[in-house]
This record gives sequence, C-alpha cells and structure tokens, in this order.
Amino acid sequence: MSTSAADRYDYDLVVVGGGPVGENVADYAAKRGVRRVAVVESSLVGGECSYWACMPSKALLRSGQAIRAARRLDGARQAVTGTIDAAAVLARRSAFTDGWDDAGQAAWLASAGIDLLRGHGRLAGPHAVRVGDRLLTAGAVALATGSVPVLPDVPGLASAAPWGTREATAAAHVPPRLLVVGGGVAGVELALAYSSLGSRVILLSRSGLLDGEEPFVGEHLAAALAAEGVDVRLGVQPTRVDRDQQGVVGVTLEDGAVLRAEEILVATGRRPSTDDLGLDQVGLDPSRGLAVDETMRVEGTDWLYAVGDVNGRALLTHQGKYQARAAGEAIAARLQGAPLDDAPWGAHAATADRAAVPRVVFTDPEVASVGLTEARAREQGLDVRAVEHDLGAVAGARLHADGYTGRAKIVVDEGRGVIVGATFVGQDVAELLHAATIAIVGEVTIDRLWHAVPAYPTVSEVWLRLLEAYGRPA
Ligand SMILES: Cc1cc2nc3c(=O)[nH]c(=O)nc-3n(C[C@H](O)[C@H](O)[C@H](O)COP(=O)(O)OP(=O)(O)OC[C@H]3O[C@@H](n4cnc5c(N)ncnc54)[C@H](O)[C@@H]3O)c2cc1C
Ligand SMILES: NC(=O)c1ccc[n+]([C@@H]2O[C@H](COP(=O)([O-])OP(=O)(O)OC[C@H]3O[C@@H](n4cnc5c(N)ncnc54)[C@H](O)[C@@H]3O)[C@@H](O)[C@H]2O)c1
Repeated sequence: MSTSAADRYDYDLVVVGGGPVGENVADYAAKRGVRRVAVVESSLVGGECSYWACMPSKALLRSGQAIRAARRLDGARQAVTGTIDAAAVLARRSAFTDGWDDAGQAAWLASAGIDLLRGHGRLAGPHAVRVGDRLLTAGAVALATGSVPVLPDVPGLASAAPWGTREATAAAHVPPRLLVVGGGVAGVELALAYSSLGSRVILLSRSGLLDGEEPFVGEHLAAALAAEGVDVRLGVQPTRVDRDQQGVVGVTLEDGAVLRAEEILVATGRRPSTDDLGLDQVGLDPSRGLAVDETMRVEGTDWLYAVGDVNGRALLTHQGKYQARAAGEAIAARLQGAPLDDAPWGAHAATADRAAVPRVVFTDPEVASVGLTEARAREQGLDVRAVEHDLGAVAGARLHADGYTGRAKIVVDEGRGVIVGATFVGQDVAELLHAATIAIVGEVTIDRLWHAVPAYPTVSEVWLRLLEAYGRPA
C-alpha cells in the first residue's frame, strides 16, 4: 500500500465477519503484502461452517454412512451386529467443532499477523467501520457476514421453538421423533442424519427433493430415504404449528391431518446476513442485496467488497473461499496499484461462480453435481445434448457395494463440444465430481475426453459409458 494511503487509515483492510470466507479474504490479502489487516467477528472465528453447518452436519452423517456401507457387502454385513451409538456420534461431532471454542482459529489469525477485533461490525460511512465504541477506518472493507435462516410465515411456528440448522447440528440429544420442514440440501442431510441416529423422521417438502438438480436426483433420494425409514411427504406444507404442554409439537397439514414429534426442524433456505450492517450509511439499500463485480467489489463503490454467502452468489463454503482468494488478491492489487486480471478466468475473477459450481449433498446416496443441469442450460439458450448411464451397471460400482444403485448424466454444449454440466447420484460419488469440474473449467473437448481413460474397475468407468452413450468423434 502506498505511504499516503497507509497514513490516511487505521487499517489497509478490515474484514467484517470471520467465517471461512472472511478468514480467507484477510489471509490472501495479507499473503500479497497487505500489512495492516483486521477481522471483526461477533461470534466464533470460523463461522457457521465450522460450528453449526458443514463440519457438525457431516460428522452427524458419517457414522451412519459407514454402517450402511458395511451392510451392503456380504461378509462385512455379518460383522455389523449392533446398533449405532448415538452418544458416541454426538461426541465425535462435538470434537469436530472443538466444543464450540474458537481458540485455535483465533490463534491462526494471530500467527498470520491479522488482528482480531471481537464485536459486531457495522459500516459507519465510506471506509469506516464501527465496532462497539471503536471507529476504524480502512483503505478497503470486505463484508463476509454470511447468511441467516429464513423462517416461513406459518401460524404458531415461531412460538413453537423450532430447531433451525444451528440447533440440529449442535443438539445434545436425539429426539424420539423429528419433523423436518424443507426438502432442500439441509433438510435431506439432517433428516438422514437423525434417522440414522434413531429418530423417527418425517420429512415435509412442498415440492420434490433437491428441486434445482436433475429430476432423477430427487427421485433416487426420496426412494433411498424411504428405504432408510424416513417418512417422506412431497407436495405438502404445514398450515399451523403448536407445541403442547408436554412439549410435543403438532403440525397441521393442508388436508387437516396432524403430525406429532418432539422437535421440528425448519430448513427452508437462507438469506444474506445484512441486517444492522450499516448499508444505509454508505448509500446502499439493504433490501436490494449486494450486487458485486467479478472481484466481489460492491457495484458503485471503489472500496467495499461483499464475499461469500452475503453476496448470495453460491451459498457454499468452497465457493465462498474461491471468491475470497480472488477478492483478497484483488484488494491487494488495487491497494498497491498493481495490475489486475479480472477478465474471465483471470486470477482476480470468480468466473467459476457462473460456469462450474460443484455441489455435494452428503446423503446416501450422495448427490454430486457441477455446472448446469440440462434444463438450466436450455434456459440459457445453449444447444445441448445430454446422456445418462445407470451407475449400477458399472463393474467398479458393483464391486463397491452389492446392489449398487445410482445414475450419472452429462450435459454437452453441442456448439463447443464441451461438457457444461454433470450429475452423479450413488454411494460415494462425491469423489467423482472433481474430474467433471476440471473438464468443465478446462473446457476439455469431448473428443479429447476419449483419451482420459478411467482405471478398471473403478466407479469412474462411468465416464467411458457416458462417452459411449454420447458417441465417438466422427
Ligand atoms: C446445515 C448446513 C450445512 C452446510 N454444509 C455445507 C457443506 O457441507 N459444504 C459447503 O460447502 N457448505 C455447506 N453449508 C454452507 C456453508 O455453511 C456456508 O456457505 C458458509 O458457512 C459461508 O461462509 P461465510 O464465511 O460466507 O459465512 P459464515 O460461515 O456464516 O460466517 C459469517 C461470520 O460473520 C460473522 N458476522 C456476521 N455479521 C457480523 C457483524 N456484523 N460483525 C461481525 N461479525 C459478523 C458471523 O458471526 C460468522 O462468524 C452448509 C450450511 C448449512 C446451514
Ligand atoms: N452439502 C452442502 O453443501 C450443504 C448442506 C446444507 C446446506 N447447504 C447450503 O445451505 C443453504 C441453505 O440450505 P437449505 O436446505 O435451508 O436451503 P435450500 O434453498 O437448499 O432449500 C430450501 C427448501 O425449503 C423449501 N421451502 C422454502 N420456503 C418454504 C416454505 N415457506 N414452506 C415450505 N418449504 C419451503 C424449498 O422448496 C426448498 O426445498 C443452501 O443454499 C446450501 O447451499 C449446503
């Protein structure tokens, strides 16, 4: 940073929000030579992902997956004779959150030379952030405040003390019965987690499951959840919720039926966390969302950035951290007057947000997808042809699990001869995804993909089957 700019402000960069994204904005800017960097955090450094989202939810799911995987293999099945130890799973989950203690993450910030300011950060004007009594000025400010859950307006719901994803991921006990509202990613993952831990789970979804994905995804998942014992109800919505004096929740459906459970989990989406952030102090309308350019700089400003969930582009940790790498280095380049590469696929541009967002749903079967679905590609006016293959017919998959079921699909842009979307559903397909991501980002042509030979007998051989379904180069 130039001396005059350094003299003018308390910090070169202030990041509001110390979740995975805020940490990475600060780190990548600091690694590029931005010297005076501070992170403002009102709760735990590490954010939602570390303590109430990714890590604990995956820890709650993993033991059940391992048991089911063993049960699908003759010979191994006979060794699984007991039931899941829910208390041990909850303890393992708690270990992954460090007991909701962020000392380790705070120490990491200190080791990176980044100041941690504990408190609620709020914009107080251009280049200015208020934290409690302190008014900080900075050459650049990055908002990385994440997202908050949306509670549907159902009579009685708010006063019935519903669980949100925070309560579900941090729970100290497994309720005998759990009602889950929402057939999106959080709803299906946590429905399976609690079913595996012994709850009798009813999952209510107003549409199909995982609606934005290829249609076969929701069908596979609904069948698998039902086989696992989850009572999946599609096309239904609660009209009223009450908790009685014994603490039992009653959910009334549109047809008058009443479902009962000890807890109700609401997982009906999230919105950017922009309340009480002082956006109005810098001429921004909080109700309009934060529009950003490819470097995550807020449109109409030259000093303010919005990175991760708060900009609403892709509510995923890995994608937010990808934005953070671009933004952190763009902030450094701008502060130092260094060249900026914000052209598509440039070092300072988050181009993959539009072309290749990888998504994994850690259910059983797993769902792994990247890029566009066939429907979305057509909506965008692309001339696409899609092919599918039965994963259960792949030798590697049959070896992986007895009676393996699953499906794979690629969406090919006929004009360019490249893949623009891929979807896999099946046990342990998450690790297949990165090959598809590389094919899309690298714009590897279908003709060249015929030379990418999957090893035999792996589940990846589905790539060869998909190419055969598509056809050899002319
Ligand atoms: C149940 C669940 C499971 C998930 N699982 C996955 C998964 O497996 N994989 C995946 O990629 N994504 C997953 N996600 C999404 C993931 O959690 C988010 O995309 C990710 O946490 C976003 O990171 P972030 O840093 O933008 O925001 P957050 O992690 O929300 O961090 C924001 C931080 O800002 C702080 N903050 C907010 N406002 C202020 C303020 N005014 N002043 C100071 N500090 C403030 C907050 O306290 C918080 O620490 C999951 C989400 C949920 C709900
Ligand atoms: N494995 C992962 O990567 C992972 C896991 C969990 C969550 N997440 C992230 O967290 C975010 C939030 O997850 P989520 O599942 O809450 O959101 P979501 O947007 O994935 O799903 C919300 C669901 O709630 C339903 N819904 C919305 N309003 C409703 C209403 N009024 N009544 C009934 N149903 C309603 C929607 O139809 C949808 O099925 C997601 O965007 C996702 O990116 C990621």
